[in-house]
Amino acid sequence: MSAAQPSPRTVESRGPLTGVVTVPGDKSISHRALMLSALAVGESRVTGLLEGEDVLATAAAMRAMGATIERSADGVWTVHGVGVGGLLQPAQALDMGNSGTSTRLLMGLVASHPITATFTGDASLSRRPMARVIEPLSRMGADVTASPGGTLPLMLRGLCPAVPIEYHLPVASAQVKSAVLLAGLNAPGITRVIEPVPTRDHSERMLAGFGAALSVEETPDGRVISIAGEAELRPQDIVVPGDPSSGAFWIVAASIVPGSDLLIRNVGLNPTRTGLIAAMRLMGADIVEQDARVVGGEPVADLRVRHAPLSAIEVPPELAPSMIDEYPALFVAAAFASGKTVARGAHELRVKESDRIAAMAAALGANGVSTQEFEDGLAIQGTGGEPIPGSGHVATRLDHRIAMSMAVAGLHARRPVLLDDAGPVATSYPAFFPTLDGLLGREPQ
Ligand SMILES: O=C(O)C1=C[C@@H](OP(=O)(O)O)[C@@H](O)[C@H](O)C1
Ligand SMILES: C=C(OP(=O)(O)O)C(=O)O
Repeated sequence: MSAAQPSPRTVESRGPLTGVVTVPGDKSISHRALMLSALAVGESRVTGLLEGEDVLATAAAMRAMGATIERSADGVWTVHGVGVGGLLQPAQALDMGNSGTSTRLLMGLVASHPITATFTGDASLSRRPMARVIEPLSRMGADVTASPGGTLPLMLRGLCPAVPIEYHLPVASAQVKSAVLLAGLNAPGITRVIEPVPTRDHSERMLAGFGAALSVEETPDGRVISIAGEAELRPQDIVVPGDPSSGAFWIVAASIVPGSDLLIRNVGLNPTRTGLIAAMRLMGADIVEQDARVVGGEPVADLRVRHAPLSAIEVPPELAPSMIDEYPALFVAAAFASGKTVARGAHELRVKESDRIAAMAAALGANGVSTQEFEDGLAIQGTGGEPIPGSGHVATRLDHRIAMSMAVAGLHARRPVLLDDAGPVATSYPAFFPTLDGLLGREPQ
C-alpha cells in the first residue's frame, strides 16, 4: 500500500521549532473504532479518525466483510455495522499493507465467525511473527494455514461457535490480548485474558463503551480481563483523541533543538501510553501539560515542550509496554543527551515494522552517533547537546517510525540527514512532513 517508488527526503537543521502543532488521531483507537462500529447493529459515527494507510487497510477489510463505511465531506466517518456474528466471507484476500494491528485484531474477529479469510501484507508485514495469535486462536477453534515461520500470507478459517478460553499472555502485547478478546466477542461463554504487565487498554475501554460485558480485575498474576461472548454491541459516537506516538516526535524535536518552544495539541495521555513522556522527564525534558480533558473516554492534554539540556539515563525496562513504539524517538533524544543512555528489556523492538534496534543502530551510526547493540536494546552515546555530524544515509526499512525519528535527528545535525524513503510515514502520520515544513517555514517538498 505504500508508494511503490521510494521517496527520498533530506532533513537539515533550520533553527528552533516554535508554534503550534496538532497531532492526528490515535492509530490504535482508530482501528478499534472501525472494527467495533462494524460489529454494532446500526450507525456509528467516528470523528478524528486517523486517515493513514494502516487504518484505511482496516476500513477496507471491514467493508470486504459486509460493513458500510463512508467518509463525509466534514471528515466524519459513518459506519453501519453487521452485528456480532454477522461478518461475511470476503471475496478476496484482505490486504493488510504494513499494519500489524489490522492483521492480528482482524484475525481475532474472523476466528469466531463461520468464514475464511486470507491475509496478505507488504514485505515488512510478511516477515512479522503471527504465531503469537495463531496459537490462542487455534485453541479457540480457528484453523490457520500460514507461510513458513508462521508469517503472512496466511489463511484463517473461523469456527462458530468458537471455544472460549483462558489465556495467559506469554508476551506483553496489546495486539495478542485484543485478538483473543475480539474472538471472544462471538464465542459462547466467558473468554479470559491474563496479562502479567499492563499493555495499552484501548480495546477494553472501547468494548465496554459499546456495551460488551467486560470486567477487569487486578490480581497477583496480573490483570484479568473477562469478556462475555455472543455480545450485542450498541452503535456509538466516537471522538478519537490525538496519537501520543505521533506527538512523541515533536516532544523529542522541541527538546533537542536549542531555542524551541512548541505547543503540541490534542495528545492522548492514556497511562498505558505515556512511557516516552516519563522517560523524557527523567532525562530532564521540559514538558508541561495544559488544558487536561477527557476525549472519547481517554485523558488528553496539550503539551508545551521547551528545549532543555538532556542527561543520559538507564531507561527503566518497566516503561517498555507504555512506550514500545517510541523507542526510536527516544534513541534520538539520547543522541543529544550528556552521557550514555542504556535501554534494555525491549526485545519486542526486533519484530516491529523493522528490527528497530538494528535499524536505529545503523541509522544513528551512519550519522556519526556511537551506539552499542544488545539483543534486547541499545546504548547511545550522546553529544551533550551539540549537533550530531549528520550526512549519513538512513535506510528506513518500510518503517514509518525510523523515518520520522531520523527526520527529527536531522533537525540538529551539522550536515543533512538523508532518508532513502520517507513514504512509510503515510501509514501513521501522512501530515508529518507538511507539518515539519510548516514549522520550518519552508515550502512543502
Ligand atoms: O494494539 C495496538 O494497537 C498496538 C500494540 C503494539 O503492538 P504489540 O501488541 O505487538 O506490542 C504497538 O506496537 C502497535 O503499534 C499498536
Ligand atoms: C508497531 C506498529 O504498528 P503495527 O504493529 O500496527 O504495524 C507501530 O505503529 O509502531
